[in-house]
Amino acid sequence: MITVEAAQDLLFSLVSPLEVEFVPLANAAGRVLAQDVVATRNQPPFSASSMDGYAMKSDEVELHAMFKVVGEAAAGHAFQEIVGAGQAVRIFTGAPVPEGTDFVVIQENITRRGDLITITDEPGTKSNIRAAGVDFKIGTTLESPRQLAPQDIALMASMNIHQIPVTRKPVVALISTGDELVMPGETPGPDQIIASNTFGLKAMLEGLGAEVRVLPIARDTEQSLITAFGLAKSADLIVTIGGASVGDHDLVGPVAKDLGMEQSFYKIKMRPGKPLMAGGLGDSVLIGLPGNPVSAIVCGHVFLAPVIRLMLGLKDIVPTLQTATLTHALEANGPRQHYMRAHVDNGQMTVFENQDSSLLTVLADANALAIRPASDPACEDGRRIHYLPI
Ligand SMILES: Nc1nc2c(c(=O)[nH]1)N[C@H]1C(S)=C(S)[C@@H](COP(=O)(O)OP(=O)(O)OC[C@H]3O[C@@H](n4cnc5c(N)ncnc54)[C@H](O)[C@@H]3O)O[C@H]1N2
Ligand code: MOO
Repeated sequence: MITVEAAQDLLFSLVSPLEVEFVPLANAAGRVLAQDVVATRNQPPFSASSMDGYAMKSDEVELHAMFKVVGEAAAGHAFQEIVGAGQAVRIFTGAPVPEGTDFVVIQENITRRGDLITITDEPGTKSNIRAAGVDFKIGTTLESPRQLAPQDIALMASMNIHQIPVTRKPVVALISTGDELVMPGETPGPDQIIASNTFGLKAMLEGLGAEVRVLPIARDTEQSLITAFGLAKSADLIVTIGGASVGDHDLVGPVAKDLGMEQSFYKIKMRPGKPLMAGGLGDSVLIGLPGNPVSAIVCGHVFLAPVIRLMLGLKDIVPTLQTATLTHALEANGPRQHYMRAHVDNGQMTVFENQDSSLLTVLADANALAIRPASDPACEDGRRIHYLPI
């Protein structure tokens, strides 16, 4: 058995970032920017007023000074003439600042009679003008790679970039295996259960930016698995769930090998997740997850999520671990690195009593996987423990 880190390295070496495609700006949220985008305009393209008021020359601005209003500048409607001495222009937020002016006195500080205005309150020293290009200039770059947040979309819109280079979405085929499984909504027989982790993994993968195809459940026969692998052929990543262990009905490994899988590893020093398997299968990467629901989802966090990030061309694919203080003692760990379901609140960690890998209720209560190194001795409360937030 190899360590989690060794398994991650072997797995990541099978994966490369996918190719670039262009999508309309309106569909780019959440996608990964694959190439830097560069502004070809300045924002604002002109000096603009940041307030509603009157534009004038700064060296004429003082309490009680009077001006003649010679015109108006509104957003989208510049004042076209040059403003002379003793003159002011009525101006609104977002309007270009007229030539000959460099100061806007807000209207609250002005008294107006007809075309005459007087500064009747202290105007202060702030010009209330946004310089041309203060937000971004021609050449300003939004750097890749980055998962595009709403504010990135707004920035690219402002730059007038409307076709966005993004990494193609990884296509993931999810194959659940087992005669005992039915889909949610179906009526299970007395010896059947509902395929659950399949849908937890689908949610996780879609949240990461993958396109997920849930294939029909493969039954515990070679033929059924061969059919499922056939349906999965065009996927970038094929994920099987279950049938990975050593029982007579655990057929994923042997069938995948018959179909040409070049196995990178099988079995790792991880709890839960021991029977994890990975390899190359045709043009796809195959990851065989253990069937126990918690095992599959924990392996999803530790292996699938980084693989998707790598395919998307992101950096820092393995999340940085955090630390919290244990609120109680813990027994010594066994020979496998243990990802224990735990809850962290305000830096204080409680590790749940029952760590059976079938318990989705316990996993649903957890917001952290406390990581115990292999053969970690018993520890007292107050110890700092690494964890992976989930
Ligand atoms: N003799 C040994 N037995 C087992 C070992 C071992 O080393 N020696 N390892 C155990 C460990 S650890 C794990 S983990 C499991 C993994 O088994 P499989 O990957 O072969 O999974 P299955 O047997 O198919 O299923 C296990 C369990 O999970 C349920 N399951 C499967 N798929 C789903 C699904 N999509 N949704 C919900 N539940 C699912 C299945 O019904 C079983 O209850 O092997 C141990 N055995
Ligand atoms: O490794 Mo199994 O995944 O402990 O339950």
